[in-house]
Amino acid sequence: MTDTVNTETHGFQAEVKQLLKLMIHSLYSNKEIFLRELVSNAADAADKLRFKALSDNSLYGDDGELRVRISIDKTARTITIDDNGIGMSREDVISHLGTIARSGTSEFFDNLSGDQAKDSQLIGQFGVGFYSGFIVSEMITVNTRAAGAAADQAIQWESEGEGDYRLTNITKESRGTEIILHLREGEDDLLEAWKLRQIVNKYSDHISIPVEMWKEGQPESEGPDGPDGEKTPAVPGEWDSVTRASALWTLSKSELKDEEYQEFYKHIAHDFEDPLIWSHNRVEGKQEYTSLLYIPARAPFDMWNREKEHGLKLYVQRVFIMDDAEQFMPTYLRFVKGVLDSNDLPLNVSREILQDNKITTSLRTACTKRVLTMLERMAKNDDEKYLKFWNEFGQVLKEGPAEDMANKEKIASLLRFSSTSVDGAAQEVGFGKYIENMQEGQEKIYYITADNYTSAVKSAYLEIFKKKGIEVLLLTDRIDEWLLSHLTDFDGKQLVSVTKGDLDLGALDDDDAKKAKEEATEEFSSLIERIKTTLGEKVADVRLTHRLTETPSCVVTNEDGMSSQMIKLMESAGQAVPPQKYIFELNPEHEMIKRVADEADETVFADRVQLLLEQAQLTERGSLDDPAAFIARMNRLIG
Ligand SMILES: Nc1ncnc2c1ncn2[C@@H]1O[C@H](COP(=O)(O)OP(=O)(O)OP(=O)(O)O)[C@@H](O)[C@H]1O
Repeated sequence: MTDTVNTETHGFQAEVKQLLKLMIHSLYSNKEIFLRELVSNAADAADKLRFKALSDNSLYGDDGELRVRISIDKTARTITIDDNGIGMSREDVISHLGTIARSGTSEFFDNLSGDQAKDSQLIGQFGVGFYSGFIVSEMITVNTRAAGAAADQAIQWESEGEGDYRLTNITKESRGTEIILHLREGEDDLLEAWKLRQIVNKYSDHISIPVEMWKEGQPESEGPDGPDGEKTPAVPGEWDSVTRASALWTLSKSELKDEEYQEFYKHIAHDFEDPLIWSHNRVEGKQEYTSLLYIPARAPFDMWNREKEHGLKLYVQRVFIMDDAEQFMPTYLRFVKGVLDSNDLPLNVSREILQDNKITTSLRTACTKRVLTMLERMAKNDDEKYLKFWNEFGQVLKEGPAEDMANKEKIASLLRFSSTSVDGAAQEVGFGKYIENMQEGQEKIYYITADNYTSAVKSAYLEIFKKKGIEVLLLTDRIDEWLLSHLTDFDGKQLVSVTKGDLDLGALDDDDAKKAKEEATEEFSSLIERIKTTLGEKVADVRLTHRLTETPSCVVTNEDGMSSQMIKLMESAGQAVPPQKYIFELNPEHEMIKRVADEADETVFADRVQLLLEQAQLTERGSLDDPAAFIARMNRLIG
């Protein structure tokens, strides 16, 4: 069959070489997954053929019963996985079995640590697919013929999984792909049919096409009546399906075990780990569809890429239509994996048709709701699991309120933050819990945004809140400012930054405090005027504050002004930000302020006031416009 004159040798893409080397070492302890991966590819190939045949039925030829067959040759020490799916052309083989055409591949490799346990986890997330065959094989031969191609247009790919692979034009009688694994020394246990059957049952029971193995026939034998009686006729050998061969989502929930859901997830998501949670629903009536939606346990390495392929595997009336149908999931739920099988969409549906389609919109609404409800339930019933989810995907979910106005409140209830009520940086407090813990008379939800947990929790702006025991949420993710520009209240309670505007604690201030404030306003009115004259245009306003207890002064922005955090984010993104004028606030209780008020020498007074302002700016922004002038002033006072 092989025409050696025709053989060409090609080098693997550098990343493939790296992946192969790492994979063989890191995944050996889990070696049997190779069969799941190859059977999974065969099932995908059947799905693709079914889809293509919708518009060209002749592609089936005389072989319309799609299946995958596994056979063993003990003498040759090979396992063969043979499918009659879509097959591959020469170009397909080169691009699929010699390269990794995925965005973020080089970043992925940069992230590997050399630590086997960690790396095997990462490789699992990356997905090894076909290449996992090399865990148990010293050589792999792939013979493949694309659907619609002639027998002599087939191609053979062969490699030892090291530097290169060979391509040869061959003749193949049947359509599809045959993968021959030449087992490594020591892998003989895989040559036992019962062992392979066990692996297939464990991992691939839910595959929609039958997985068949050869069942040996029985020769004619003596019947129950002895040598003179009637003989038991011979039974011919046959291909016997060893799986259920019905797509998992078509079965009813009561028929399915958790393990089956988990294995099916690994098939569709190309993940190695069990999912965190799933939701399986069949809807009948006006709209007819089945959805099976999973939340993975771990974020993929390239989750930050909003352009990354995502979405559900779409089927129409059980026929596979496309992978990554992103129209059914909003971008902020791009981590959700699953299957959607619609009875209402036409079989010839394309991405373009989906784009602008009423059925798509209502399916998207329904699927989004299902995911949010699933998350709500998890948050309510299983704190630990929910926090695991939050740590993996919380930052993506925070994109939600901006993207999905209709579900804003629901999404907001799922958000979790660090808080002054909890020790450490863990993000555990949601708005609901915050409201439960509110003080008598408290009407607002207070938060602070900062670069990191330490600067948030140590911020001077929290002083009065700590004194009064009022909880403040500590928002330290880059996305938080953006989130807050789309989320201004929750459950009728306004979200208020502790660094913005004139702090009005309303009913939380007692009468004594109010009286003290009024007295201070009177007492310090001439100081305020004097400072305003000294600072002039440098500040938007000067006023007294009661948000500080330990610190002499601070700067704040207007209610509707940009926070320093937002300015920093915009600047780091290279955007021009208009110069910001702060409101300068003084703590009338602080000794330093009292001393400044008593300073008669105008030059010393000016230096002190400017220093107080610069200190406050430094705390708020982490930088000063003119550090040299600041140091000169400090030195004048020290000297
Ligand atoms: N049996 C097969 N029949 C037809 N095409 C196949 C077959 N096996 C693999 N391929 C092609 O090779 C590609 C690469 O396969 P591989 O298993 O490495 O990755 P994958 O299935 O795309 O994803 P993952 O790496 O996440 O498993 C597939 O996407 C498919 O196009």
